[in-house]
Amino acid sequence: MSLIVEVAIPIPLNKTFDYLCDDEVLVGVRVKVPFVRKKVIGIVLAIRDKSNFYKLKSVEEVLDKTPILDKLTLSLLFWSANYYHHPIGEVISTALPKNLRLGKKANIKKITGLPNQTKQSNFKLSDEQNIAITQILKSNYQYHAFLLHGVTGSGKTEVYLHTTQAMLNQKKQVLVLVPEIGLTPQMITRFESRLKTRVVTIHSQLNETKKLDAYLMAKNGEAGVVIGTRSAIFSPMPNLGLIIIDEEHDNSFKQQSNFRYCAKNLSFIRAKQANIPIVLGTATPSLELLKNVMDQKITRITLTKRTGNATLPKISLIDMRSNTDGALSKMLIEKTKQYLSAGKQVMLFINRRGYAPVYYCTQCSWKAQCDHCDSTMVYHRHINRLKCHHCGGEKMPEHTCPDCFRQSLKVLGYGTERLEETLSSYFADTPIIRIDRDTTRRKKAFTRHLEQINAGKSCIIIGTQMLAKGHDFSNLAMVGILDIDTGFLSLNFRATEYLAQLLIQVSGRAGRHKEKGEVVIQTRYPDHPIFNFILSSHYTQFANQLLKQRLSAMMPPFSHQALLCANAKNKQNAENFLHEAVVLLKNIQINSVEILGPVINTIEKKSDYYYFNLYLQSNNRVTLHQMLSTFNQHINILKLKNKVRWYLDIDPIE
Ligand SMILES: Nc1ncnc2c1ncn2[C@@H]1O[C@H](COP(=O)(O)OP(=O)(O)OP(=O)(O)O)[C@@H](O)[C@H]1O
Ligand SMILES: [Zn+2]
Repeated sequence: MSLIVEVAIPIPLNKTFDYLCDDEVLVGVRVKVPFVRKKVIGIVLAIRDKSNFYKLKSVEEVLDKTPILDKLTLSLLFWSANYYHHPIGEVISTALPKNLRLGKKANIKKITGLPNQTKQSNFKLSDEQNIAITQILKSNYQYHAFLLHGVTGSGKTEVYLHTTQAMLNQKKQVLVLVPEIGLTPQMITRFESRLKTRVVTIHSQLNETKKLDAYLMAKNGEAGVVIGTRSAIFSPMPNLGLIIIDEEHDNSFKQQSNFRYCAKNLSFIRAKQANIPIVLGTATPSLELLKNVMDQKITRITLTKRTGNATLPKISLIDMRSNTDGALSKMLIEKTKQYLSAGKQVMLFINRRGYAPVYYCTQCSWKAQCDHCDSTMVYHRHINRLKCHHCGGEKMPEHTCPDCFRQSLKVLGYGTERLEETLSSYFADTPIIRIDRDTTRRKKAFTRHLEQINAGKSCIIIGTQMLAKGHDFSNLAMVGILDIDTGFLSLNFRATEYLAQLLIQVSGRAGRHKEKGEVVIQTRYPDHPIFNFILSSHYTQFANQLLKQRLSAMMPPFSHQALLCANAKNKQNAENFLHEAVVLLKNIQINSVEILGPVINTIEKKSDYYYFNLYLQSNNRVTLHQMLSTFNQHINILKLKNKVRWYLDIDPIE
């Protein structure tokens, strides 16, 4: 007799589908099934002998003998679908490597070798490091969350390595999440050189064969350590004993498209489900985590000093209000010269790629704008094109102003490319290593740049966001921070929190080893209160002040938010859809949820679509989610539903 299997299919519908199945089948295996006029690959979620539907179609092929997704991983995926109000089929599809989604065989092509030689560190652990390790291991292999709050260069990685070794001794696996691909090579090298175990990585730049291999080695327990970016949170690891999140404060743990999950939040759920400890490390804890420490949900462990004889760098400001010399003040150029002639490395941080952010007419008010987005176009010199950083659109720069027809077009402002040009005019004989998305597009380019820096020769490094955190360059003596003033103008209520984190992190790259480092920040807002804390490296005091402000305004982390975003080519449709949504939400009658909006997005138009936002906020997470579930069940009554694109973002950060 046929059984009935409930199958999750990767489609954007909150539904699963029943099929008949004649073959032997287990929960968690992949099946090929007919769906509409196609064959699709789905995952079996349940096996029953009855269905509420009749005229069921049959499973065409059972692809696996043993489950691809074990019980614990499935329960994490169910939890995620439920919490993020996202269809389970799409959630599962995010969690699987592409080759498994496509129905390829779940076989390992090439087992990575074990490291042949590991070496121990040549230094003694500090007392603070020892205390941290003991405290984490005292959790006795049960759920316990730790915030490892250590100043930049305090040796947090060493704490990760020792706790990981202790887990490996107990035959447990360890999952390490890092925010960016750029931080994986350094982390892998450190883990592989020290631990006698198979270390695999999972991130988006890996080719599909390697990704599948890593996934399967995690799944069958052959990999002792998995290091990866956010999607690695879903790696099946049967003997998982510890989760480590490095640079916890970083926003890249949140996915900003399709299934908008936050890997950091999910790691708490995963640790609870598996009943294991979780360690979140950073020099600049997020306000969310600090609040949890206050509520005694998380234990804070501190590393207050840099390792060895290193100390925190000296930080000073350069007032740019009277500066007329372009991006670099005389003082910064002078200091750069001094450090270079002493054989040191200097990093100049500027968070904008391209040559110049504005191309404009000096005679009238014309500016080069993207035809499809509400944004100015960035000039890229090496290709002589104007580029939109929102939609990727490109065009040739005009020669005469399209408005006043005069030949008076110029660039304004600085990006990494222009900074490189300016610097090479001052320092013709010094190597300049520019690291931004344009210079690291090719595979391995980033690794090569890092190797060049780590070789230690005197050079200038032009760094963007990609170099802001985590990197440990031993000969880097000075950091100059060029352009952070846009952070003061942002409308996002989290902007000052992010700015403080960025400043401390970037500063933290300087003077990590023998000699004291120096940091110089150029700004037109030298009187801003943030600098009282940054100059003295008092991040926690600043964060506490921000927490007080958030509490009095009842903003996150003291309340919970969800964002309903609608976008459409027809501006009115997008806005009106949200007005319909407000009526539906108000009918649900949950009083403790505040509805704010609809408001147009700060960037009104992207790729020809107009964006509107509706914010839901409540002190009570449960009622907020009840409201969203009910809303989702009735969404079909909204008349404009098929005229707009919309999504829900739970705990939005932008
Ligand atoms: N006990 C120790 N004695 C001497 N050096 C150490 C010790 N522990 C770690 N180190 C070294 O100190 C350097 C900084 O450590 P690490 O990169 O782990 O800092 P971190 O706390 O992660 O900093 P960040 O937050 O900036 O990433 C490394 O080169 C590491 O090898
Ligand atoms: Zn555009």
